[in-house]
Formats: sequence, C-alpha cells, structure tokens
Amino acid sequence: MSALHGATLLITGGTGSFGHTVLKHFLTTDIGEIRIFSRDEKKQDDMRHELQRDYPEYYKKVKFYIGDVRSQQALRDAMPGVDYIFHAAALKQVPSCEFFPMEAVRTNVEGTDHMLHAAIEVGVKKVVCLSTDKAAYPINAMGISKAMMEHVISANARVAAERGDTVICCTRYGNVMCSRGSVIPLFVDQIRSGRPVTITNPNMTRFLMNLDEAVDLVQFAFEHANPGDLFIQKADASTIGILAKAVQRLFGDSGTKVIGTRHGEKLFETLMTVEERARAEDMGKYYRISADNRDLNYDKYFIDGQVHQEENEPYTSHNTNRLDVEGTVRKLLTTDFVKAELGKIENGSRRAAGV
Ligand SMILES: O=c1ccn([C@@H]2O[C@H](COP(=O)(O)OP(=O)(O)O[C@H]3O[C@H](CO)[C@H](O)[C@H](O)[C@H]3O)[C@@H](O)[C@H]2O)c(=O)[nH]1
Repeated sequence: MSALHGATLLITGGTGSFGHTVLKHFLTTDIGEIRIFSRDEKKQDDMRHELQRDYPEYYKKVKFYIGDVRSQQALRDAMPGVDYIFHAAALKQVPSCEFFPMEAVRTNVEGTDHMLHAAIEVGVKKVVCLSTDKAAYPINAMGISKAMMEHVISANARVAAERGDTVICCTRYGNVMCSRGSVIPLFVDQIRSGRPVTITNPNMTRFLMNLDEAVDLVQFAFEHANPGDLFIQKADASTIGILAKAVQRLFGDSGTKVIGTRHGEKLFETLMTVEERARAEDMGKYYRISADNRDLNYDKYFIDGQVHQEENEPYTSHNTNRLDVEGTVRKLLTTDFVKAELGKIENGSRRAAGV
C-alpha cells in the first residue's frame, strides 16, 4: 500500500503547470483527496471543468480552495485533515520580480513561512517545497527571495523535527520546459505568427527538465526526505541558441533576433553551490544535500571539528552535460506541450489535404 493510500494532499499554487501534472500523476491512484489552493478563481473553474471532462470517475476527489499564501488564515482554513503538502505557490518570473521585489518577498518568503506554520500547527506529516536554481548564488530578486525561502524552510524544518511531527524538505529545479510563461511556448508562438524568435543571448545556458521529471523529483523527495533535506535532479542543459534551433527544427524557421539579456538574468544557472556539492550525497539520478543540524552552540563543534571534502566547482548549466540540437529536439519531444502543438500542425495539414 502506498503512503498516499486514502491520504489528503494539498498543492499550493495548484492550478499552475506543476499542479496540473501532479494531478494527472496522483488522481487515478488510491489517494483520498487532493486540495488545490490558489488565488485565481477562473483558473480553478477551468481546471474543474477539465477534470469533469477528462476524469469523470475521479474529479470528486479534488477540492478547490481560493486563497493566497500571503494570508495565514486562508492557509489555516485549507489545512485541517491534510496529510501532505506540495508547496508550488510562487512568484517565479525573473523580470517581474526585479521590478516588484517586495511582492516576491511577500509570496515566496512570507507565504512559505505562513504555510509551514499552518502545517506544523495541524501536524501535517510531510511538506515538499519547490525552489529554483536561481536561489543558488542568487543575483536577482526572484532568486534572492527563493534563497531566503530555502532558509525559512531549513529553520522551520529544524523546529518541526524537534517536535517530531512534520518532515519538511525542499527540491531545487532547473528550468521547467514549456511551463506557463516560459520561453519555449513563446518561441512556438513567434514562429506560428511568422515573427523571428527573440533570443536574449545565444550563449546563455539553462538546465532543461520536463514537467514529468519535475513531479518525479518531488515524489523522490517525498519518499526519501529527512527533515531539512534539499533534493536536486541531475539534469542536462543547452544554450539558448541551440534551444531556438531545436524549436525551429520542429516548428519552422521564421528567423532570429537577438534582444539582449533581460533584467536580473544570469549567463548560466547553478543547481548546487561549491559548498553544497562538498556535502552532497549522490543518489543516482538525484543529489541529497542534508540539513546542517548543528544548533547555535558552536563551541561543542569546534572541539570535534568539521572535515569536509574539497570541491572546487559548483554544479552549473555550463559544466553539466550539454545537449546539441539533436539532443535538444529529443528532449523537447518528451514534453506534452510540444507533442500537442505538433499534433495541431499535423491535424491542420490533414484537414487542408481533405484527409
Ligand atoms: O524572449 C526570450 C525570453 C527568454 N529567453 C531566454 O530563454 C531562457 C529561459 O527563459 P524563461 O523566461 O523561460 O526562464 P527563466 O530562465 O527566466 O526562468 C523562469 O522560468 C522558468 C520556467 O521554467 C522558471 O519558472 C524560473 O523559476 C523562472 O525564473 C533564458 O535564458 C532567457 O534569457 C530568450 O532567449 N528569449
């Protein structure tokens, strides 16, 4: 019997790309109930209709809660009876957080703290939080807010572990391909309308994960977490120039235009800092970075000393396995979005040919 048998799972930010994929993964299992917590009633209504259409036997397992993680009361109201939480609610776009940094603080830092307090209060068994590579050596407001979020998670995980009820852990993602508002749907849209694809910097690299891998990472964390652990998936990367070529190979070539780096962007991303890498545990497809469980009384540790293995390099989208155009095309073809968009083209040409 799985841990989810009859259990209630709460997904914050549940109407986003991640929430949709998690629902598909778990809805048809023996899970008891899935609660979607999010701000936008229209997105919830769309999701409700989609579920009624696609999962007529299961949709009643899903309950919708309107609320913002900035409101502790809204979280408290959604919490009774919850066994597990996947915390995906976030402001995640780099440029918009750059212009409105306090909004990122309110949602990503305070919102996470509110959620964890509410979870600890009612004795939720396990919480898996979603962070981003932009939190490692952060340079932009979004990354800095997510880095603070990770520290809020560690601190709450320590408190919860002392009480012995709630296991709190974190996962750190690379770019999730085709998620809402990301570059691949934009490129496809630009090609469709005959405009050149806009490239910020062709040499910029990003880790590439698909949504299923994102859910697998959360599931792995869910199954293996000790309090305060941070989990990372080993991931391939590509340059944006190669990514654009791969999208053009699949959808057509309407030309390219270099627009320059946007506010707050990095040339490459870091999934694991040098310091984290030195203490990371290699678990095959994943790394686990355990929490530093020392308390504030450092004197006792100075006596024992701390010997760490030396690592010189962080784990980045520049030094991980880099995909070429063919490899990137293969990776793109693993996403539902690209498959569905290619399907639309195929159906369109069949209709035009009268087949
Ligand atoms: O018109 C554009 C827009 C973006 N890019 C480039 O494409 C890459 C990906 O851009 P996205 O906007 O898709 O993603 P970001 O790297 O900015 O990351 C954001 O989108 C991710 C989606 O996977 C995560 O949500 C992440 O947390 C969030 O900051 C970047 O190198 C960016 O410079 C272009 O070349 N042209």
